[in-house]
Amino acid sequence: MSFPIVVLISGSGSNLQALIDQSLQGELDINICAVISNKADAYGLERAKLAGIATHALNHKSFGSREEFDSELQKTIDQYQPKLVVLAGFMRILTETFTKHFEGRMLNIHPSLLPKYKGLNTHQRAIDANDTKHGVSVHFVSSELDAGAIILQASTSIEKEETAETLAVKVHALEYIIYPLAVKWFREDRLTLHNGHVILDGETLPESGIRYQKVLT
Ligand SMILES: Nc1nc2c(c(=O)[nH]1)N[C@@H](CN(C=O)c1ccc(C(=O)N[C@@H](CCC(=O)O)C(=O)O)cc1)CN2
Ligand SMILES: NCC(=O)N[C@@H]1O[C@H](COP(=O)([O-])[O-])[C@@H](O)[C@H]1O
Repeated sequence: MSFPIVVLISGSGSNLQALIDQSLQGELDINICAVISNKADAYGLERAKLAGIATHALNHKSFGSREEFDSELQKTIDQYQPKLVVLAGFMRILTETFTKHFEGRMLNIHPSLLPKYKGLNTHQRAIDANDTKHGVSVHFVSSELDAGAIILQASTSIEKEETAETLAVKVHALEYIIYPLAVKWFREDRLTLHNGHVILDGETLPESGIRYQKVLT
């Protein structure tokens, strides 16, 4: 049975590409119906076109307010009737009306070990704080920014000579593993959001979700 998803992007779309690749390789039984970007020049739109996926560019600057943009974005998404909306480097804060509409069926990937470093520029902030560990979180999207229930986290070290660029490469490598894994769990109906808590295989996860280890499949 088809499992329609819509992916929202703003930039390169390497996480989108990871989902496309796993779908094409038969490792992820999803149907990416559309890719929507708030930036017309997002390279992720080219990735989608190459994969034969419908694309939409909705320039947020063309709308009078965040609410008007979100309303158009919601209409665009709803035409595909997705079972899941995946934010993959989507760089707009979404309104409460929008997040409530997709509550429990919208995921985000955030480049930090939440609740540390919500918002932007997470790699540099972790380096500037002299952290020795950093990572990535996959979470359900809530109206409060980067505060939705956490599903999966994966971590990496911050070395002495680390830069935001070298750290981003390490974090990306983890993203391409855990995001498709979370989408796979949702597709297999193993993952749900209940009263603000993540339920996986009937068990309530801890606040920090599951820490990804190599053994998880
Ligand atoms: N209501 C929510 N909206 C969004 C969430 C969320 O959890 N709740 N996740 C973000 C993704 N994100 C971090 O993971 C994030 C995206 C964008 C921003 C931000 O400050 N955006 C600015 C514009 C920044 C820019 O254009 O470079 C803005 O929207 O004014 C912070 C965090 C997606 N939305
Ligand atoms: N706050 C959201 C955020 O910063 N998300 C981050 O944007 C990058 C998108 O890369 P991609 O476009 O190559 O997938 C990813 O590293 C993702 O964690």
